[in-house]
Amino acid sequence: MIYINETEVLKLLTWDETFHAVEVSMRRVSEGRVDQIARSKIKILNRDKLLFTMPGYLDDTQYGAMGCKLITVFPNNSRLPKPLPNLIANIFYMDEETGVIKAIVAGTEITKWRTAAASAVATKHIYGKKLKPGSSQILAIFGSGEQGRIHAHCFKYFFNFGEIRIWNRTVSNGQALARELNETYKTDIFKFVRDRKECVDGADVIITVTSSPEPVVLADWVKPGAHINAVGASNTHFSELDKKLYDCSDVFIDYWNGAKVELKGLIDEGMKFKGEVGEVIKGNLMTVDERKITIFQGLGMAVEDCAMARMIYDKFMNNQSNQKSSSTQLTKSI
Ligand SMILES: NC(=O)C1=CN([C@@H]2O[C@H](COP(=O)(O)OP(=O)(O)OC[C@H]3O[C@@H](n4cnc5c(N)ncnc54)[C@H](O)[C@@H]3O)[C@@H](O)[C@H]2O)C=CC1
Ligand SMILES: O=C([O-])C1=[NH+]CCC1
Repeated sequence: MIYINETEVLKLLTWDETFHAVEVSMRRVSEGRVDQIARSKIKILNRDKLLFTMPGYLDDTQYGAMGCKLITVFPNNSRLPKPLPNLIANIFYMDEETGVIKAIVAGTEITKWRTAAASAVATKHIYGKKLKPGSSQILAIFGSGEQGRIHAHCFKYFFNFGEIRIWNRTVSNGQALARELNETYKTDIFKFVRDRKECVDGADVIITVTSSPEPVVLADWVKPGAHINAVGASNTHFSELDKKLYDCSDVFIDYWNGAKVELKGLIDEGMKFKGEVGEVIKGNLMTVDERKITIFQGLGMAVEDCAMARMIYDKFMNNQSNQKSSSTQLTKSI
C-alpha cells in the first residue's frame, strides 16, 4: 500500500484538472452515478475538536473510485508553537473489485483545492452568462484562512475580476493576505476592506469561507443578480448568510443526501433549495430572473475526494513507471 504525501500531492495538482474532476463529480451526482452519504461527525475531548468520515463511490471512466476521507478539524492547531493545519485530511483510495486499500492519499491540499474548484464550477455554471469580458467585475472574499487564500488563487486563475476584496475578522491577517497576493501576482487588485458592508457593496460574486456562527453577509447589502458561494461555517450550522438572503435567493446545493442532514436547520426554517449544481451542469435547471441573487451552498462531497484521489494516484503511478523505464534504459545503454 502506498502513501502519497502532501508534498507529492502538491506537485501533481493543477487547477484545470481539479476543476474537471470536480465538474464531472457534480454532474455524476445528478445522474445517479454515485453513492455517498452525509458526512459523520464526532466530537473529540471537547466540542471544538472534530473527526469527520466521508465515504463515497463514483462511477466514471476517468475518475471512477471508491474511497473514504478522514478529516480532523482542531481549531487551535495553527496556534501551536509548531503550527499545524487546523484541518487535516487523508483519503483511503480502494480497489473497487476487492476493497483492498491501494493508497492513502494525503488530503489536506486536495480538500483546499477541490473546495475552491467547486465554487468555481458553481460560479461558471450558475453565473457564467453574467460574467463580462474585460475586468470590470468585483469579487468579495470573506475569510482569509486556508480556504480564503485558495479561493483567491483559484478565482484569479479561472476568472478576470478587476478587483478582489478581502474581509477578515482579524484585520492584520486579512491585510497580510491581500499584500501576499498582490506580491505573488505583481498586481494591486487585491484590497483588504475593513467594513463588511463596504466589502459587499457592488460586488458581483461573493465567497464566504469563515467559521463564523453569525451571518457575515446581510441581504440588504447584496446587489441584485449577484452570486454567492457560501462554503464555510460548516462546523457550526452554515450560518454565514442571513435568513432574509436565503429567502430572496435561488439556493443551489452540491448533493441532496448531505443537504437533508447538514442543512436541516435551514430546511426546518422553511428554506427551499432550487436543486443540485449537477442539474445546472446537465442543463436541466437555471435561474430565469436575471436580478435574482443566486447562492451555491457548498457542503463538500466525498465523491470529489474520490475523484481527486484517483487522479493523483494515476498520475503518481504513471510518473513512477516512467522513472523506472527511463532508469532501465539508462542501465541498458551503459
Ligand atoms: N464546504 C466545504 O467543502 C469545506 C468547508 N470548509 C469550512 O470553511 C471554513 C474555513 O475553513 P479554513 O479556511 O480551512 O479555516 P481556517 O481556520 O484556516 O480559517 C478560518 C477563517 O474563519 C474566520 N473566523 C473564525 N471565526 C470567526 C468568527 N466568529 N467571525 C468571523 N470570522 C471568523 C477566521 O478569521 C478565518 O478567516 C470552515 O468553517 C471549514 O469547516 C473547509 C473545507 C471544505
Ligand atoms: O468537504 C469537506 O471536506 C469538509 N467540509 C466541511 C469540513 C470539511
